[in-house]
Amino acid sequence: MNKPLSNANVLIVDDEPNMCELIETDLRLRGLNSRWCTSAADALESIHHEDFDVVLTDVKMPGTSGLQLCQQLTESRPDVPVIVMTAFGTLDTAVTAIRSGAYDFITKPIEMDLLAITLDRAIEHRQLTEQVRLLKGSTDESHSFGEMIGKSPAMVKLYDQLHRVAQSDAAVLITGESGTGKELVSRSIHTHSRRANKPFVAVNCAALTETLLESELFGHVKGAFTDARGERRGLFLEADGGTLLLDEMGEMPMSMQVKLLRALEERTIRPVGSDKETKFDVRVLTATNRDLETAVAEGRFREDLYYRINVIGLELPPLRSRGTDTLRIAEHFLKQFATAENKSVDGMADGVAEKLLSYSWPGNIRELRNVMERAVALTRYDKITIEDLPEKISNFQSGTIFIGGLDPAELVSMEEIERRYIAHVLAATQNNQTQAARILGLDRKTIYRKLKQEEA
Ligand SMILES: Nc1ncnc2c1ncn2[C@@H]1O[C@H](COP(=O)(O)OP(=O)(O)OP(=O)(O)O)[C@@H](O)[C@H]1O
Repeated sequence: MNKPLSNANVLIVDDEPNMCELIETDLRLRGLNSRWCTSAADALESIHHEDFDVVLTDVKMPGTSGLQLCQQLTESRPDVPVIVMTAFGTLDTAVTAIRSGAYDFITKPIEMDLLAITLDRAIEHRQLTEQVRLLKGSTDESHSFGEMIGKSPAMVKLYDQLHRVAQSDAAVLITGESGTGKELVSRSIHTHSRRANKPFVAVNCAALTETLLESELFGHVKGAFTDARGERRGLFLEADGGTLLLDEMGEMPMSMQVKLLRALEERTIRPVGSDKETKFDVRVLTATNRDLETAVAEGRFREDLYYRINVIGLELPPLRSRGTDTLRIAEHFLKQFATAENKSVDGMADGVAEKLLSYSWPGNIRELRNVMERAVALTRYDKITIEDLPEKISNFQSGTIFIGGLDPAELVSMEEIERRYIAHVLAATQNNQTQAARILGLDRKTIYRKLKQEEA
């Protein structure tokens, strides 16, 4: 059996659901992910939200035909090859399809091995075109940024913001769950900015006591406190001309917040124990996984400082909302660890991609990195298998929430959907109510109340 490149994502478009299901099942057995829809309009909508490596479409469909879909895609997504399915003997339609920009055609009834070969070629063609584009140095800037991996709509939107942010010198507040890449983003902003050949300095505000943090940031003079045997310049001056990342900003004590605000407003620092002010030229980036707006509302974070550091706000999406980026990043770590461990592991066995895509990744990319490191170390084969994944992932219940079929008797109320979704999020977060509350946009009390109602 010919096996197309694994982990590729295929969109099947046919007005007959049975046909879609048949193809989907066959492709799954060959290690390909696919989704299907029954109209061109739905296909265009899906492509807008998710990255597909190839589209396989029927020609004859009510509404917009497969040929029209092909024309529209050639214009809006020339990078995605389209294969059309035509009825046997209608070669003229096939020719029209190719003229409309289709990559290839296949006749119905479909011979699955032939379809696999055709898909394989289309996917390879796409990859080669992409490589040529990269080699020519003509990468579309808005589709990448520094070392960050990902092509999902959420990431493309972020890259676009990052390109603009890097050009400016404004303060940036980067928010996002733990492990979503806040530090990586900060470094990338620095290396794409006019400050790139000056230092990038990062400090974890949560790791130091208040006194230490002050002297770490602003420096101290000799004898300023018991342990201050020598003089210290402090990170603001060490980063001079460059970029300073204040990480875990949400943990900064109130009294330190006052001192930082003053420094940022006056662009000067005063080392501990000194009465002399020194000017600095630093771009300040801050990062936090806390909700600073709530902290301001609750009086735990100064409002004036919040506005000072949040001139531009960047929110990093959690991994679970990045679709098949999870697989791209997993493949990247897989290669990296295989090289480091000197093991000839070069991909994932059947079923692994599905598991990675259905897990909720509360620890985001850092967790994915650890999972891939462990899997590469454990595997006894040349591909990672489901057994090499931690149990919480291999046993994870996929995220489908049943909302009933088309029989009105089966349909449920909004309240019931809400209840099912809360239960799902709690299961996905291993009952971590704080995290569940953040995902649901509800406070913990409300979740508790809703669960109580459910029990009543
Ligand atoms: N888009 C990405 N592509 C590839 N690797 C990534 C991406 N985003 C993050 N990483 C990697 O994931 C790991 C965690 O990222 P990072 O430390 O930047 O997260 P963070 O949001 O700062 O975490 P925390 O809130 O816990 O400090 C790092 O190894 C980083 O290089």
